[in-house]
Amino acid sequence: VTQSPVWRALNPAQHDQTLFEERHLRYISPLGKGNFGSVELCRYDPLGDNTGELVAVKKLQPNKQSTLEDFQKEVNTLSVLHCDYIVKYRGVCYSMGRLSMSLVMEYLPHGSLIGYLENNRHNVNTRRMLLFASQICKGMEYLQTLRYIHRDLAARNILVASESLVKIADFGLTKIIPFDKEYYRVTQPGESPIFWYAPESINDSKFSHKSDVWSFGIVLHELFSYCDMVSNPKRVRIIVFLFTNDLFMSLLPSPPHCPSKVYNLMKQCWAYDFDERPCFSSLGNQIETIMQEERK
Ligand SMILES: N#CCCn1cc(-c2nc(Nc3ccc(C4CCNCC4)cc3)nc3c2CCN3)cn1
Repeated sequence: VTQSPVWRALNPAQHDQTLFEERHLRYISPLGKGNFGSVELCRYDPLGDNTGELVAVKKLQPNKQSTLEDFQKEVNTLSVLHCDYIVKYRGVCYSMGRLSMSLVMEYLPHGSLIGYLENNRHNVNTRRMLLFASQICKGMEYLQTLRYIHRDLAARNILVASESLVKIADFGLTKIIPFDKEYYRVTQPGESPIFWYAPESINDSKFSHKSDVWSFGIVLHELFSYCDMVSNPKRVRIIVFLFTNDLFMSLLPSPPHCPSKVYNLMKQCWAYDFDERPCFSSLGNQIETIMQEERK
């Protein structure tokens, strides 16, 4: 009887594990802000005895930039991604009362890479950073096989699942590259800070896998500088000023104690001509090689 149509109609949530009933979603605390919405920690507790699981719930905040359609695209994107290095989709929660919907995702206990690096400087060494970098690379390689471009790759959008696992999150700006082109031209440039944008993205609103590679280079720099650069915005603003005024800035200096082979990777990612930038699989291989050497 539990599989009968009547039963399923009466108990949609239990059977369809991707449909979360709002009345069982217990708010706990705020987790952060992403593109198009804020993220909250909730417990999905249908039994009402606090045995339910913790989930991260992204509530859509329709504003001038984002519409329900954008949000639906983000939900559709995340729901088809199955990769160890990409945050897991769990489902959606419709609240009819407010005619809105929320995206339910796995909760990653350690938060974003930025906070994690600031709070765990002492036990994040070069090998750990290289491990995180190779995981982000693998996640981006997976995205590329599905012709997705992330468009907002930054340490703030990398989440820490454990001390040896990070995952890519926030697919609010993700686009699919059309089959007949190698890039995606954005009509209305988003709000994302341009510091992570490649030159062609700033100048022509052109995004591609190679513009994600440029952003990956910035993430490498954030990783190896424990996100220090981000936390002193004055320096970031000066760098952005230099760059946007076409005084092609001397690339970001190497972070202190950063292995020269890693800094060379960053510089490859920051080739002005996107055709000269390495692809994620090449970056992944180079990182693996450096990791081997670090083990000796
Ligand atoms: N990406 C992106 C940008 C939007 N965004 C996504 C999340 C998110 N956070 C977590 N977990 C999480 C977050 C913060 C903390 C602490 C850190 C110390 N201070 C107090 C809070 C702890 C654990 N798990 C998630 C998500 C999405 C899917 N699963 C947060 N912001």
